[in-house]
Amino acid sequence: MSDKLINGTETLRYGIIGTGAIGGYFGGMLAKAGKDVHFLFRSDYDFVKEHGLKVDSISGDFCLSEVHAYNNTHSMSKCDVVLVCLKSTGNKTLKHILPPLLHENTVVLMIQNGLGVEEDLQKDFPDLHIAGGLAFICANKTAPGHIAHLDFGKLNVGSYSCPDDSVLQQVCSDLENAGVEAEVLELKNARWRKLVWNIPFNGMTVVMNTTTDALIANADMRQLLHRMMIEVIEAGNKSDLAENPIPTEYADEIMHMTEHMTPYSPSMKVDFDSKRQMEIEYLYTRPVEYAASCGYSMASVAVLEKQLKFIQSTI
Ligand SMILES: NC(=O)C1=CN([C@@H]2O[C@H](COP(=O)(O)OP(=O)(O)OC[C@H]3O[C@@H](n4cnc5c(N)ncnc54)[C@H](OP(=O)(O)O)[C@@H]3O)[C@@H](O)[C@H]2O)C=CC1
Ligand SMILES: CC(C)(CO)C(=O)C(=O)O
Repeated sequence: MSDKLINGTETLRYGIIGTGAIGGYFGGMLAKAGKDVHFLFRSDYDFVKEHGLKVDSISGDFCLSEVHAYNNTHSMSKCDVVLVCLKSTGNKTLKHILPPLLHENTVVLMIQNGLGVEEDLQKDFPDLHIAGGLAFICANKTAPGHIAHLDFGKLNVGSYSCPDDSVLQQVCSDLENAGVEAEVLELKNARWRKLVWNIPFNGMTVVMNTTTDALIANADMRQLLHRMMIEVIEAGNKSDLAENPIPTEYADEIMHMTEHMTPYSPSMKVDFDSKRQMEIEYLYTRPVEYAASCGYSMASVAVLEKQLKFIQSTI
């Protein structure tokens, strides 16, 4: 693989596009472990240049005082692996952000929740090697250059249009060496499984204006959350996962995991509280539309989608 890499060694050069909760944590862990990591910042650029990047983590706090920080990709070098860690509401900007970072074999890893982000990026970059990443983590950006890692921390990755898994295997090995659990999985299955958590909890914490622990403690809410989980599982199985279906018991597993998780405001609730755009398109609209095109109606999820769209129109 070395001849494909930027610097002709087995060392991957990483570009982090969007250094918030996800980019700051996973990029920060890689940089702390001595990997070659280059971070794109927006509002935090000046602060991080002066003060560095701080991560308060359940597995140990750290501060990176020397960060390869940039405020535009034209000043960055080409990268072997680009971790896209923007909110998917900003994906239209990738058309302009990515080109300076790309060489022939660059892998762009979309670490975002939802369905369809790789498909849309491929339309703008037909020859690009694209992969997806699903982050099982509770993290927030709490202040400029300051990330709080509250729970979990695994990254699942899977190929969308990479010629093989070799670069993804090396990414996982770099992450594991950096203290992050990581695994290469089949992407469609991993994306639908992640939606089993995100669809009920992201939207319901916004609509009910609450946190995960309060929802799960209420019998009516719990029943509704469970119904949506089953709907997501059935939608995935009907549309994409016939050969490797998600068992319905996965809903109980996810409910159990959430019971033992720190009380949490998902990133969509944080966006709502901060009056920012919510990731409704890829988290709700695409799965509902896609399932419908395969003959399955996500009836209760479609109601939640409409509620979220209404709420978005009022903020
Ligand atoms: N937070 C979490 O625990 C989890 C998040 N996810 C998913 O991961 C993805 C990323 O979420 P998260 O990290 O929470 O989001 P954040 O909002 O914390 O981070 C996104 C970052 O991207 C930056 N950004 C946006 N546009 C640009 C731009 N044009 N140029 C440079 N930087 C830019 C923002 O800058 P600025 O700081 O200036 O706003 C921000 O720092 C989402 O799809 C989310 O659903 C998945 C699992 C868990
Ligand atoms: C399910 C959870 C909270 C932790 O795995 C998460 O990954 C998310 O907020 O998207």
